[in-house]
Amino acid sequence: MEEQSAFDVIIAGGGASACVVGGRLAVADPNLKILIVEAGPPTQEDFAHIQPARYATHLLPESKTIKFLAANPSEALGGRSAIIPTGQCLGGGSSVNFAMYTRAAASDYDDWVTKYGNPGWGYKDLLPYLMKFETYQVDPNTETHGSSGPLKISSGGVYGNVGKDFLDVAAKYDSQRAFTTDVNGLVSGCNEYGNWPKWINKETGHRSDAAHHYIYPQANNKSLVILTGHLVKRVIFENKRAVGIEYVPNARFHPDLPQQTQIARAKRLVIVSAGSLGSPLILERSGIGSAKVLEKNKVETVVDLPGVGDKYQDHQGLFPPFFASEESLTLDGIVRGDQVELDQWTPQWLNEGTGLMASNGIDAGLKLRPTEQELKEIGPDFEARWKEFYADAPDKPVLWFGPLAMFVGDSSAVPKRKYFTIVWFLEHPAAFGHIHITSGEDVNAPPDFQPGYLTKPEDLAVLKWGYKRAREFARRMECYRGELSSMHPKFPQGSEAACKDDAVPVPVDAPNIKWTAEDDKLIEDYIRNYVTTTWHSLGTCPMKPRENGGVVDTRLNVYGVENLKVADLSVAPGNVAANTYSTALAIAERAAVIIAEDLGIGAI
Ligand SMILES: Cc1cc2nc3c(=O)[nH]c(=O)nc-3n(C[C@H](O)[C@H](O)[C@H](O)COP(=O)(O)OP(=O)(O)OC[C@H]3O[C@@H](n4cnc5c(N)ncnc54)[C@H](O)[C@@H]3O)c2cc1C
Repeated sequence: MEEQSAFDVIIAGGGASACVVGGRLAVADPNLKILIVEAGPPTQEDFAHIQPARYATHLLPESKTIKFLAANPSEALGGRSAIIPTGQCLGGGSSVNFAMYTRAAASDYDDWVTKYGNPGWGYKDLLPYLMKFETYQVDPNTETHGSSGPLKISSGGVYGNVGKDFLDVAAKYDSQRAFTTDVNGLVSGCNEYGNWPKWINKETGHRSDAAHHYIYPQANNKSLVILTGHLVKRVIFENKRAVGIEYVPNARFHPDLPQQTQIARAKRLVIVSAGSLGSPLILERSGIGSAKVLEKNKVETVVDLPGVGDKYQDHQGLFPPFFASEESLTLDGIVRGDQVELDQWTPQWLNEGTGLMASNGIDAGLKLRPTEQELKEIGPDFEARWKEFYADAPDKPVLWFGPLAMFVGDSSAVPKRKYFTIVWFLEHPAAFGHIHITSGEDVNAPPDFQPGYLTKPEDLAVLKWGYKRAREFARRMECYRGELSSMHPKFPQGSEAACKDDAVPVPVDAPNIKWTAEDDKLIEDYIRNYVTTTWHSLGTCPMKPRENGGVVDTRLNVYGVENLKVADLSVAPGNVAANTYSTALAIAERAAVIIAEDLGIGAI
């Protein structure tokens, strides 16, 4: 094994959280020798990362910036294996994500204290960190938003007609719900429609990712070493004290390098920050996890911590495609790489930072909480869950619901047209899954991974209701031109629900579709076939008391060893009603402060 000279701090993984932690520590103490080891490639000034509208290109089958994780086949999905893509590049999810700026319900963080036993991690404790990383350009004078952080949040470079059409329908078709100017007020905004903000700088039109705003600006700091294209195999211990890592070249990026294990030593701290799908696997290969899992994979137990990889959660949802009118402003051409569209939008983005290239096509939406009548429509399968979890938490939505101006998926497989979708995803699914190693040695061995989708009837009941609502919204929108029926339930001709490949909008006050029992069954089959991740994996190394399945304590120390912390979204002990980037950042900002205190570094 080849051994590198010692660092003070080693960070295993170079995603959203790792960039924040590494970047903040490097600024606070430029002499601190820090190594970040990231599995994927660098991203600096690459249009695929900095131009927001290109985000969907990362999800295409040939992508080199995403790792596609195949889950175990699941009966609840009709035998299908869900595929969960996760960012694999410097910046991680922050450099490939959909750039939707969404914040949790305040009560989600309060649950971290009251339900999961983590004093100091409630909403009021986290608010300063949620404000620290952001400059909220949408409205610089709002109480719960930040005004001087490195990551800029705006409405993007253009406001598209798909979002406008959606809100026009909402105002008339769903007039019982209000509109708000801040859909993400933390303590406000639930169940109210509004424009959706984006992780985009309105001055430059650039994506607000963690790599470009915490790491690349420090290119001159020679104490901050970034190693991309390498996989961390395990943490090394001496007498239960973390003293370094073993890592190997990632053959995906370095096919010619020998797969020789190398060692880097850390004098003061090892931080695992490989995300919810990476961190538990590194811990298990290091001998930290359920003794049963470790034994099965011939890994010597360092600490028996059954909580590692055990409470996987995500937000799962649907993205059914609708045809959009030719005048619609959609991202389809950019994602397909149509030269005419690229020539149309790139100069404007370069010169002014505006236009469609500075957009994610998600201009509107709401965090939806059903009314009494809608609860009846969702049906009895959801009753107990509503009473137990939602009824007394008025800031908790059940679904995110809104439009997206493009086809989501492999666009080469569908007719070359303009599309939009109505997206809905579960904010607090009842089901849990798991992720564990299948080899103690092979870093590339596919994990034993089960996301748990639809294993609870209450989750299916809400998603079914979401489909009906999506159809009712879509067919009233001015941009609507029919359904891409091959990717909808197979309703029989003659059913009111039958899809139309060529259609025009119905009046907003048209009667709702009368769904038959057969339609319901077909929607259920469809959801089992099509339900998908919304890329929000969390909770696989939860911060909780050890006796309750915890992996880290409230200072992010891994139980049972010294000098080892986990700092990423995997420590979230409970789900959040939001796309997860802001929660990952808040955890990372807090982690940086905790680590600086531990290391005796001054203000951070
Ligand atoms: C396609 C997609 C779309 C998304 N859209 C949104 C959105 O619109 N809004 C939003 O708020 N959130 C969104 N998210 C979620 C958000 O980006 C994540 O929640 C966030 O990035 C999580 O941060 P993290 O630091 O925990 O993990 P990540 O950012 O995933 O970083 C983990 C890093 O660790 C690396 N790694 C893993 N294993 C190893 C190993 N063994 N050795 C070395 N490196 C390793 C990975 O390559 C990765 O770079 C999206 C995510 C994806 C993938």
